[in-house]
Amino acid sequence: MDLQLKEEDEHDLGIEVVVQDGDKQAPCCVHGPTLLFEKVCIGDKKGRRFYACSACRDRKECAFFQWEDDKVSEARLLAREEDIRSKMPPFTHQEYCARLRKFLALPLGRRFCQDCQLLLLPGEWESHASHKMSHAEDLTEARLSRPSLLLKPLENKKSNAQFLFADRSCHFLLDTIAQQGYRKVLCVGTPRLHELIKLRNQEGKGDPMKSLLLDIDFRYGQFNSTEEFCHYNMFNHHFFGGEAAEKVLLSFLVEEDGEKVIMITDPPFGGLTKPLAQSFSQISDMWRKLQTFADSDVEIPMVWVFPYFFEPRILECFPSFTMLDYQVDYDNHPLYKHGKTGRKQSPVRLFTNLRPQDVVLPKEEGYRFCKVCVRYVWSENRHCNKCNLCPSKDGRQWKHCSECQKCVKPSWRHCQSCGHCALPEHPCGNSPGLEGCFICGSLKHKRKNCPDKMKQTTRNNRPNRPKAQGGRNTPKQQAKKPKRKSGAQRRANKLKMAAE
Ligand SMILES: C[S@@+](CC[C@H](N)C(=O)[O-])C[C@H]1O[C@@H](n2cnc3c(N)ncnc32)[C@H](O)[C@@H]1O
Ligand SMILES: [Zn+2]
Ligand SMILES: [Zn+2]
Ligand SMILES: [Zn+2]
Ligand SMILES: [Zn+2]
Ligand SMILES: [Zn+2]
Ligand SMILES: [Zn+2]
Repeated sequence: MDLQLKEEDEHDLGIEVVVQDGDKQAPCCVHGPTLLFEKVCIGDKKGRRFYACSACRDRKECAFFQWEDDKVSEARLLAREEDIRSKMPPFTHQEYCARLRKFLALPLGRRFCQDCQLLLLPGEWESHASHKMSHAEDLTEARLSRPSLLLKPLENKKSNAQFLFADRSCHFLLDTIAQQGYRKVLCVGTPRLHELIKLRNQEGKGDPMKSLLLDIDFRYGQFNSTEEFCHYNMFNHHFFGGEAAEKVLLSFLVEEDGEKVIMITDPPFGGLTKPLAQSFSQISDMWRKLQTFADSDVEIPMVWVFPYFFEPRILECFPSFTMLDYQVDYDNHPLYKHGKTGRKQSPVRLFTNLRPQDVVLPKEEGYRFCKVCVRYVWSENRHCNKCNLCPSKDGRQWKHCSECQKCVKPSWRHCQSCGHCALPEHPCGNSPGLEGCFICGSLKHKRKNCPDKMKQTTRNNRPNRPKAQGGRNTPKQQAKKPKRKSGAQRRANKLKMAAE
């Protein structure tokens, strides 16, 4: 089974994020302004709304919760502020930079505490004596220029599985950007690409490039100057360093002497597409305002790395984007790394507003140019003369169904009673099942086809989520979840479908 993450996850969850109109101030957690969510209830047109953390999918990581209509007491506000203060990183970015200078000047004995993920100064050795330590031989200049190899990838599955690019995907991205003449790379959640750019400069390969990393992982502040890194939350466009940090981004976005800017982002896959797109649009607006001749709808050149089944969601937010066939490989992903035994197909793709024909996908990895589609495609993605396109999304060879008049996944069969193609063992007859519609309760249709859903235009649908990364629940004590199939039952169904 190579594709474990499934698009069938759509409509699975009862919580949706509400795109805020106007500038109503959301309360803040330690991760900046929270997002407004709505619990969808059966038979209930308007579910109750609540604020929860923008960055953390798991309440164990950030427990912030507030009903929209809650009156919050002064005492609770103070306690909240205190909580935020107590969870701040141990050092400011400036302090980290001063520490790094001292660290590099140490005559003898460099130490890095693996438990605290901190470069230590001699006066601190004693208080970390019982911790696991890396010593001088592991902390050479070369090693320190690859912090993504030194730091332990964050592994909290739900919000921040920190999957790092495999070398060949990272080099492919960098070569593509360089070849297209970009000289400034805004790395949003791509620490490994950022460090590769810095290395390339150090080695004097090609024209120098600038890179600015925006990431929520503050540990990277230890290895980067204030011009190279901002502590940033991409789900609410929040700069933890305040206005000064925002100015760093602003001045980075200025294109002087023909230094073209491009933004590359690889958000956590459990992330909500709409808030991400909102933040990226804000970055794009900042960039556009700095352009002297730009018209009002020109966007910052961007590559958004995300699984293929998010395509409809991303295109909804960025209609000018194209999904490319390139399969992104990761070093530390258990399923999608390129192993010795051959490549497991990765579901992760590039979504971009660059011209698809300009992104040359490597022939030696099995990509070819389709003259009709005017883009590079995966070898198994055969051009269909009836659809007049290369139809495959998941890397398998799709086949044309003359009744549906489109290409479908190889495992699907045309079902006469449903009137369209589906898996052979699909629940037949388009029956809404015993539970009926999740929005209005009707037994005549599923939530997907609910007429009420169409009316709710301000509401963002929950994006498809990889099952392993789960979903957000309202706190058990505070909100009763609508009755659904058991998690185990749903997971079993999905895994079954994923295997097809
Ligand atoms: C899937 S990893 C991508 C790493 C990338 N493939 C690389 O090798 O450079 C997601 C990255 O986004 C960062 N991240 C996670 N949540 C974030 C948030 N709310 N705001 C900003 N960055 C975030 C993580 O720290 C991590 O670096
Ligand atoms: Zn939070
Ligand atoms: Zn320690
Ligand atoms: Zn084609
Ligand atoms: Zn076709
Ligand atoms: Zn069919
Ligand atoms: Zn059927």
